[in-house]
Amino acid sequence: MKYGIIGYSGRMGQAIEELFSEAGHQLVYQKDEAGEKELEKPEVIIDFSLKEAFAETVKVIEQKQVALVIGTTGLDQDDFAELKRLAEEVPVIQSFNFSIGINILSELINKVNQYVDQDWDIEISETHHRFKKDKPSGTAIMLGDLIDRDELEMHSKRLGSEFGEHEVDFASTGEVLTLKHRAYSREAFTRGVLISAEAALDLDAGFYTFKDILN
Ligand SMILES: NC(=O)C1=CN([C@@H]2O[C@H](COP(=O)(O)OP(=O)(O)OC[C@H]3O[C@@H](n4cnc5c(N)ncnc54)[C@H](O)[C@@H]3O)[C@@H](O)[C@H]2O)C=CC1
Ligand SMILES: O=C(O)C1=N[C@H](C(=O)O)C[C@H](O)C1
Repeated sequence: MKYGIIGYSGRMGQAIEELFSEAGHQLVYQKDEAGEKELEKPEVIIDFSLKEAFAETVKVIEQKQVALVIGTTGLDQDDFAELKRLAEEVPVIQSFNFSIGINILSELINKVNQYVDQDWDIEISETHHRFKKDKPSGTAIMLGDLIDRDELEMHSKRLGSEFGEHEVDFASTGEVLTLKHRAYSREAFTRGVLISAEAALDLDAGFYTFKDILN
């Protein structure tokens, strides 16, 4: 597969290039703050840049008309409307967390919702590396959206080189249930990105989440 990376020089961009190279795929397009370089038209573009780069990503996909796999967080409802507009023309696969484990955890939250009533306390905590620009994480926001509460306590830590830990605590006056996921390598995410990019080649235009690809 001939692919491109927007956010090429970043932590995720570099990790994606490493795994995709091992898988035998060819990097033909790259873009970051320093500029862009294209050897030939990619079949799919992967975006792990920043919220402030999103408008440029939209322009690139509009121009190249290729599939987009996007993991960039900090996106708002207007950004999602743009992704849905792009998805009228090309496949768009979006996830705030491409790890298998978080997708399992989100399924478990759906199960917990059936038993936990308003008498339970629910709090979400996330820990990431000191360089992460957005807070709380996109994953924490996504997990919170799965829980039927108007307001949820969110806690964020920015420590060292933590790759990403998420914990959801459900507590009544008699017990506590903790769901926790910890990434100890960016491979937790890049493997899901690889699955998604390879799947994108066979998809019709449309908007997909990583959960859609896994199912
Ligand atoms: N969905 C998921 O599974 C995961 C999502 N992420 C998200 O991916 C994003 C990137 O994370 P990191 O790689 O750690 O960040 P980073 O700060 O290491 O890299 C950001 C990249 O974006 C580039 N960039 C900035 N402005 C740009 C512009 N205007 N045009 C093109 N490129 C531009 C930078 O040059 C850099 O290459 C963040 O939003 C993070 O939350 C990170 C890990 C997993
Ligand atoms: O910035 C990161 O590193 C990560 N960001 C994503 C998020 O904001 O949820 C996903 C993962 O936790 C790593």
